[in-house]
Amino acid sequence: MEIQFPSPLLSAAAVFFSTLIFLAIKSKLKTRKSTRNLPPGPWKLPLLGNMHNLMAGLAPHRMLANLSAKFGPVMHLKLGELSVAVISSPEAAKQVMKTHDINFASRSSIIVAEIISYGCTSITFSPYGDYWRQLRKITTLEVLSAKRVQSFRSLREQVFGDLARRFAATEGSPINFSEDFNSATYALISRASLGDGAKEQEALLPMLKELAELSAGFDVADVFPSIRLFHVVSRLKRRVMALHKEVDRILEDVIHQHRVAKSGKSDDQSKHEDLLDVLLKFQGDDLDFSLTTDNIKSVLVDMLAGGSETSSTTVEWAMAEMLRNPRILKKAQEEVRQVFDGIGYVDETHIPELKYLKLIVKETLRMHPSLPLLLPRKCGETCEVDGYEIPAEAKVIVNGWAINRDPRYWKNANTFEPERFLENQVDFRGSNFEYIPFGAGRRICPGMSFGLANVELPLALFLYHFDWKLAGGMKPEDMDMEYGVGVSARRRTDLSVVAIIKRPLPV
Ligand code: HEM
Repeated sequence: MEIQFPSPLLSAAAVFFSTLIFLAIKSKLKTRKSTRNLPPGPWKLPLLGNMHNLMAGLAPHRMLANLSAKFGPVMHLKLGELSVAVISSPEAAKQVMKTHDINFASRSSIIVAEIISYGCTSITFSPYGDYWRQLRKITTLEVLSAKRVQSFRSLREQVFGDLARRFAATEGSPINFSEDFNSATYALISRASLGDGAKEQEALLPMLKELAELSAGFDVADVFPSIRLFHVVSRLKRRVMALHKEVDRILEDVIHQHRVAKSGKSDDQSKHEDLLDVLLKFQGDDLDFSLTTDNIKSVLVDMLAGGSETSSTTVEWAMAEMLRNPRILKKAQEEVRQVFDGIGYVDETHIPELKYLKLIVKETLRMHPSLPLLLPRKCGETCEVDGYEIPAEAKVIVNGWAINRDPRYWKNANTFEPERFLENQVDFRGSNFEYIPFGAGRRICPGMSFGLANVELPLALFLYHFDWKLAGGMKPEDMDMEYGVGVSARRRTDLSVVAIIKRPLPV
């Protein structure tokens, strides 16, 4: 969550320029005694506010958790001109995402998000209202429904099966598990969303990755929205616009190919219906709610960006935690092998029998939620949380990572213990506010079932066919279990492992 200044010279100019403005308005403000009951927070520098507090080089959720430990579960920060409320307890999260859900149901946007979501028209970034409700309805009932998730079963088995075969082919040699698994998950989401035909799909991956990295920070124009100069000179904005242009060109091309295919032969029953096919059905003058082509592209970006990294980070952390805890790895392998030894391969229909694996996934999502700060909300009207005033328009960050480790709710909160969920029946569907890996309330993740399917199947496959070791003779206790500095929970160091075949893979 670093602030991106256009250049060192401009950053100096920015401070100087801003100081002048500050001095000009200071005397005016001095006379107006504040009666606001803002949440506590660290001391704020003139103009920059708390920007210096977020430059410690740690993952943002860690920096915010450290600050909240000092200032409380409802904390106020100022980033330039932006007011930010940080929520770090289940009780306060419940007030934001249940009691006052509608008031916090819009997203707080940043420049990058505005550009890549076609002016905030995606499911993720569109403001709460009629348009979002209609889009969300289509998503829940059609695009990401249980039936649709199920329809991608053979695609999932093919993509992750191919990856397992690649691991088998390099048996005994080090594998960059993080990179390989991330690419496979992206391939799955991309084929599910855009179909198999699009030649340029692969080119999207590095661009989406770069966009995700760029959206990890605030541009200086985001924190000083009133200073137009920053919007004009922003290097970040220029780079995002260039990437977006290229992503847009590829998506236009894929949409064109789909339209041509549809008009040429609609009776090809063998063709797998992808998410773009589904979305195109919601275009037409005779419909009550019709999607424009830009709306469709924005939803496709939602799927590609929101569906890949989230699931792949979860699998990466689950593997890392199991490798660090050989007892858990062994127990999980015994269960998977007991269930599948009868048929000799992993078949998705038997995944519900993997009770222990499901506990591992739950515990991974508790300790390493892929979006540790969920997706920031915006406060509609001034509102009270925990007795403090949250100003209208404030950005509201719910620190799900800190909440999922709240020691008042979780014994040995920082230890990976899947068995804790045998006694503790809390689930992640949004009604237990001490456990919110998918968020809660109206904006809860609509891709939960799809995400879980994309996590459980590959884990079962990997545990069934292989034994695993850390590469380079590394000992479990020496593993780096720290996060990178982005907004997702990616590992700081890629997971490097060695696979040893224990059950042959079907050809
Ligand atoms: C393990 C997998 C996943 C995790 C942990 C996860 C987590 C989240 C979280 C925390 C949010 C924000 C919720 C809130 O603000 O309360 C979210 C929103 C969202 N997720 Fe997921 N997600 C996952 C998989 C997916 C998949 C597979 C897709 C689609 C292919 C997806 C699409 C979305 C969308 C579109 C939103 C925005 C919803 C809205 O604003 O109305 N997610 N997700």
